[in-house]
Amino acid sequence: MALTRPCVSLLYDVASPYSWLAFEVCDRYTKIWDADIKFNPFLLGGVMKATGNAPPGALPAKRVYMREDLARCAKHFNVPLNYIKDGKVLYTSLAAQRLLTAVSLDEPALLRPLSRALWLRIWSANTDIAQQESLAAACAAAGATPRDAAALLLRSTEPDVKERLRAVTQVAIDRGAFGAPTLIVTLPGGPPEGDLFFGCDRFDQLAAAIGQPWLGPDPLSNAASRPLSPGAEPHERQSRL
Ligand SMILES: N[C@@H](CCC(=O)N[C@@H](CS)C(=O)NCC(=O)O)C(=O)O
Repeated sequence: MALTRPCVSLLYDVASPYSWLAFEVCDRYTKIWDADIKFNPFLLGGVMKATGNAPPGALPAKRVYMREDLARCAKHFNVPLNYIKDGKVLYTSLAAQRLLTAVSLDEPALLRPLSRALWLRIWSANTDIAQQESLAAACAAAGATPRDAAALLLRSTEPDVKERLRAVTQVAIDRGAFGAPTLIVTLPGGPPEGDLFFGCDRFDQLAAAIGQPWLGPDPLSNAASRPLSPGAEPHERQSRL
């Protein structure tokens, strides 16, 4: 179907703190931009493997820089991000990304609150997101009943959910993704492959590309008066990139 307005597709993984920053910006700008903003969980590990890339933390100098950079970014973006201190926290996000994929298919209104709840666990409270109990706790924080959480966790292990996550990741790789966050911008009448942006630090250029205003990373809030909680308004089902 032909686009009637710009589309911004955010591809993210909750293992990635920079994805969290991009996610919050996209969430905030859904109320500002005349554009469709789509939230698509993908698997950063799969992207890294396919492209031969490695997480920035794998290089000691980058790891040191990242710690400083993320502390600055947390303030700049008004997101309560804390660098992971506890070596026991697992970065493995496969189960979490499968759960988010199941949610994107079956309970799309829960996608944003659950994504945020997972980031709050791993990148703010520095707690696990790999174990089933951790995922159930994130579902509860996002507002799911224990029964719904159990059903979604079960659903996340089904073949079509695994395949959907694999397929979304492959589309991103084919388009040129090498890390997260990846944003793909498509315009009415523009090429179907769109423009690819990497990182949470290109929103000024992205906004220019879609002809919409860039008002900084947190345009709506008085930073001091709005603590971040997982909740977000329901939104439309998202079925494609
Ligand atoms: N400058 C980017 C950095 C984003 C970044 O380092 N993302 C990591 C995952 S958290 C990644 O995928 N890096 C791949 C790379 O730098 O090649 C930003 O501010 O968002």
